[in-house]
Amino acid sequence: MYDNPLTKRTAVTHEVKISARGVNVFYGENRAIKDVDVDIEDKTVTAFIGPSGCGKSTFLRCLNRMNDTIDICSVKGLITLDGEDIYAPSIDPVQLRAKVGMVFQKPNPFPKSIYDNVGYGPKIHGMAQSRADLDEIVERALRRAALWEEVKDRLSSPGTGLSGGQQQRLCIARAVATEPEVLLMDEPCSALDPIATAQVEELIDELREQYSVVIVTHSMQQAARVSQKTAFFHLGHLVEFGETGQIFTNPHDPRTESYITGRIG
Ligand SMILES: Nc1ncnc2c1ncn2[C@@H]1O[C@H](COP(=O)(O)OP(=O)(O)OP(=O)(O)O)[C@@H](O)[C@H]1O
Repeated sequence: MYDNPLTKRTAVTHEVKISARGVNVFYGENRAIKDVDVDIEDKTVTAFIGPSGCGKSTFLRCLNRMNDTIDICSVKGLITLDGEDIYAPSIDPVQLRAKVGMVFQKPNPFPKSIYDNVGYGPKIHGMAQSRADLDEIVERALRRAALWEEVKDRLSSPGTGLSGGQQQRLCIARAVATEPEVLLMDEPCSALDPIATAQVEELIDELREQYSVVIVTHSMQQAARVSQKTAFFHLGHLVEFGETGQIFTNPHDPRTESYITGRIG
């Protein structure tokens, strides 16, 4: 149905990075996520797909406690990062979010220079002892986000002056600058044109060499192109999770099949 040469090339099992067991998420009385169990692997791109409102973003936000910022939202169950409960009282959500970085749908650079957009996180997390250290961190992050060559001569210009695709790569540079272990991406290409989308997708494929990447996408073609594992959500349930190639060519659940063939969604 969807051809994915990446999947065929890399059907390899990596260590589990994030594990969820019996996760339920409530907005007030409304249960948006229902008894989700999943293991997300290191050095793998995992795509979350499913119809609008099925809970993809809600579940993604559980993985770095972003739902803590929504008053009516409560998360039940167990989520671990490298075996450690991320909701334990000893965990500082700010430190957690440096380890589990996030890139949003709409590029959201700070109203600061390109340099400061990337350098701010490492600075507040005490990762640089000197300006030279920070320069190095900023350059490395911009290179990793495939943006360095385009911005190296204008690091003091505002980040908001870049094109949409460049802004999104700047946000990726900002997220990788704090040396995260996991990168969460909530529809990172939905505001981008096809060329910028292709650049970001290529970047996602490179990032997986180092990180565990989880991407929410509305585009099944994108999921097939960039991911090795796919999770299909429907009405708050994780209906099916497996190798991307299997999900798209041989889904086991009729609801998955209906979705990928366009009958629901
Ligand atoms: N801040 C919120 N307050 C109350 N309910 C919410 C909130 N955010 C999401 N919901 C509800 O939770 C359910 C899941 O929404 P969520 O945004 O996670 O789905 P989604 O699959 O990411 O959707 P989409 O693809 O449209 O972005 C929906 O019923 C939605 O209305």
